[in-house]
Amino acid sequence: MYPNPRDWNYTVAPLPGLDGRIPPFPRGRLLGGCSSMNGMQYIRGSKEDYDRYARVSGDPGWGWDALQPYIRRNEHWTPPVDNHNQTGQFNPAVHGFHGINAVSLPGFLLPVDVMVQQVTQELSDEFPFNLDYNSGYPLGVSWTQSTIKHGKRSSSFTSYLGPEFIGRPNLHVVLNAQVTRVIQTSQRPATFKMVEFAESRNSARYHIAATKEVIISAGAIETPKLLMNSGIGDPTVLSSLGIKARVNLPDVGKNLSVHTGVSLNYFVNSTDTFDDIIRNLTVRQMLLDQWLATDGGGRLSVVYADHDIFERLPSNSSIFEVHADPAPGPNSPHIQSIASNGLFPPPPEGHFVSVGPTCDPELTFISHSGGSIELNTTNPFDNPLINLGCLSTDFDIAAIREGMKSTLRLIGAKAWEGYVLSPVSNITTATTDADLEAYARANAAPNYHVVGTASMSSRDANYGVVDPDLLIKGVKHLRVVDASVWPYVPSGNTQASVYILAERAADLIKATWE
Ligand SMILES: Cc1cc2nc3c(=O)[nH]c(=O)nc-3n(C[C@H](O)[C@H](O)[C@H](O)COP(=O)(O)OP(=O)(O)OC[C@H]3O[C@@H](n4cnc5c(N)ncnc54)[C@H](O)[C@@H]3O)c2cc1C
Repeated sequence: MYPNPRDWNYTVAPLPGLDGRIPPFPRGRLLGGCSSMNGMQYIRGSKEDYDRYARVSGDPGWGWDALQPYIRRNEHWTPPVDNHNQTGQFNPAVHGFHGINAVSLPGFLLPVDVMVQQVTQELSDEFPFNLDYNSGYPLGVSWTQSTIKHGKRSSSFTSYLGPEFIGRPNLHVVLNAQVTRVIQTSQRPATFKMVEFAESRNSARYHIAATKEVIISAGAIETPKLLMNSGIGDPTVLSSLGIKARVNLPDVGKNLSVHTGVSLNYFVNSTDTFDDIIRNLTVRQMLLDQWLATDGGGRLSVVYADHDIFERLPSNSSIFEVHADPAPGPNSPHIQSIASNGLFPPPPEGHFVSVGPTCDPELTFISHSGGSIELNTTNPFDNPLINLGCLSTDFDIAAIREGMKSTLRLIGAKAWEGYVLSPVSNITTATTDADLEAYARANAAPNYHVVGTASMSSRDANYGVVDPDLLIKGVKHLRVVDASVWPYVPSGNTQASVYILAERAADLIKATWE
């Protein structure tokens, strides 16, 4: 659904790792941000992801166990729209039932679900069933959990700005307003307690002074841009652009990390796929009517797949002879796959299943060569230079190649016989590593899970952008609360981790001022 006025409509820099291609890169420009237009998968990542955040930040409060109250406070486990018996499809012991943000299991069975479940039995060594990937131990095949309430999106807008909150007298939501800078209000200690904003490029600038503090939650692309436009970043770079350097933090905009995914597509012996919904207006209208008549039921109540598959590269993979394992621990995946009940967007004819790995990128904290956000111009209404760095390291390539091989093993299971007819591409188990790599470079795309551009590090570290309280280093009263502060991308889609981050941040902020 892009380009559109509710999207930032970015054009990313050509990606050398993807044969110089420029893939689409949507980002929500509306209340709720990307949570108002994302794929709704609710995946926290592994226990080890958070324990690494605790280690890197020097604050045990960012560890998995310490974060449990915040995880629960965010989550409102909700029955699936078809009200089926959920026993054996999730583990209630690891969920929150009284939080704000709705999470549910799929409420409509897709044809591919039967095959995926059969694979967990037929190839149980490689693809074991895992009752709940949100237990902190995601490896295996689990039913997907989504931020969906009764067939409708639950976003940070519908939840945290829901009817019971939006009317609060101390909350003002200003629409059609873009923050252009945060303004320094005192030199020593450096303090930024004023925000400048405007409706559009040429409209009047407004200023608001904070009595306590300013919190930036502009996301992993716009937060570093905003900081740099405010004079917070690498002084040499800022000066070369004519921006007065006010705070020396060279890591602003560095350390960008994003998952990269590729799909292997197959013609199937069925017309019961998503393909017709996308290309046939009549089918779409019928399903929409059904969705309306059943208050959120039917095929439109689910996302593109009902299972997530998390795997590690085998420990004897040759990549580990030359490369340290970038995962935070032995219980964390390198690869995430889904079996999607159709192709997005589908070719004009045919019905498909699309299975493919997303790989966790290799990351070296702060010095990662992968991605970055840089200023293109000093006009805050211009988009920044977005270097995503997909498939830029040996590990990235090894992971996506092994992920494709795992997909070939999965789709080769007997469970798919009679359903999967033939591959759309010429990728088979006989394909060489070089050809798998070539296919990945020609077809992979970033998966939108961007983090790291205002990374958290320990208080005494001379790198990073925010301290463990999420305050900008060397600055008073300026905080960042969004995906940009995670120093490593979690091993799963990122929205749940941002909710968890924000829940704890709320307590850190209150503790500062109470
Ligand atoms: C297409 C897509 C699919 C995705 N699918 C999934 C998924 O299925 N599951 C999952 O877990 N994650 C998914 N994600 C990722 C997830 O949505 C993000 O990681 C998460 O929303 C990040 O939250 P955030 O608050 O850091 O930033 P954002 O969601 O980007 O929110 C930032 C907000 O700030 C606003 N903003 C930016 N700059 C300014 C400014 N200067 N002034 C005023 N406002 C500003 C933006 O418009 C936006 O509303 C997806 C993302 C995309 C784009």
